[in-house]
Amino acid sequence: MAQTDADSSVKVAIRIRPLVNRELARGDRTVTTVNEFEHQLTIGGKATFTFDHVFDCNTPQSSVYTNCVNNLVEGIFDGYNATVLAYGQTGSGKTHTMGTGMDLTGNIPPDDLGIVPRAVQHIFDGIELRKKEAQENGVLPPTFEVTVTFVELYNENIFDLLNQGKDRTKITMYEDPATNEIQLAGVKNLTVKSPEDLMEALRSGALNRTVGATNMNEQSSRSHAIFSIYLKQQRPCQTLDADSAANTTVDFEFLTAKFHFVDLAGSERIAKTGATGARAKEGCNINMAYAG
Ligand SMILES: Nc1ncnc2c1ncn2[C@@H]1O[C@H](COP(=O)(O)OP(=O)(O)OP(=O)(O)O)[C@@H](O)[C@H]1O
Repeated sequence: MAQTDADSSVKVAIRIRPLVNRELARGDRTVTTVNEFEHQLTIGGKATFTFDHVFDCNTPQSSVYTNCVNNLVEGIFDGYNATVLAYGQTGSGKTHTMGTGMDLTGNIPPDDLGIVPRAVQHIFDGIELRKKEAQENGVLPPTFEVTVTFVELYNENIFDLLNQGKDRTKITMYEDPATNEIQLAGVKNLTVKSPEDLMEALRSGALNRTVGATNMNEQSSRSHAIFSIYLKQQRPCQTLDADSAANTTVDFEFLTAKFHFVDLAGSERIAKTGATGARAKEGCNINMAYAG
């Protein structure tokens, strides 16, 4: 558990989830105490750790979003990339917090929406806001293109969750020598026009994820899932002409930014989950990805 650094571009938030029914039935009890003001978590009344944010089991989904993700989404409109990843053992609440565990109907009460659905709405609200502001100021509106990819890393293979034919599409990863960027060859890059389109991509991809039951979670994600939203923006910017300060030229600037949402599979010890056979092999590969 790392100490926090105010200037670091990596922020660590810890969230304690409430006990679930089977834990209550077993007589388990919460042994952590949270000091939200000091951003500290104490375990068993002894060891205390400090993080950038600490949320107790009563913290609503909206507070997690406002404190940890809101500014990152605002940043993509200025071309800053961001990644939010959920890390923890199986059943600790990663999928709940990320909001990527879509049920078949997708009917989730608004208060229960996790980070990804909130970010999706925020991005499209942000696009509308910027267009409206331009209109009100009588300037050319910016234009936007939103695309999405959704892949899972399962047993050391990458699969495209948005492109599921009869055989699951396997993706290869390489580093583009021209840009030094990591590329996924053959991945489906879906253009989306509305929050509904983007949520549909999340929903259909989430349903294709590899899940299995372990002792610690009935619906355990056995893969690392990476949902990526790409925002391309063309916005007018006025530059002063060199010869006359009174004259301005309207130019355009292009900004691109990507936002990765990563729902990691549980980082648990195999013995604790009761995993055998395929589940145990998954566990080895899941943990290898953490180490890699
Ligand atoms: N903050 C929370 N408030 C209420 N319930 C929660 C919260 N966090 C998690 N839960 C519940 O705890 C259970 C396990 O959570 P979840 O499936 O999100 O865990 P996970 O870390 O994604 O597990 P895995 O790695 O096995 O996929 C679920 O029933 C979920 O609804």
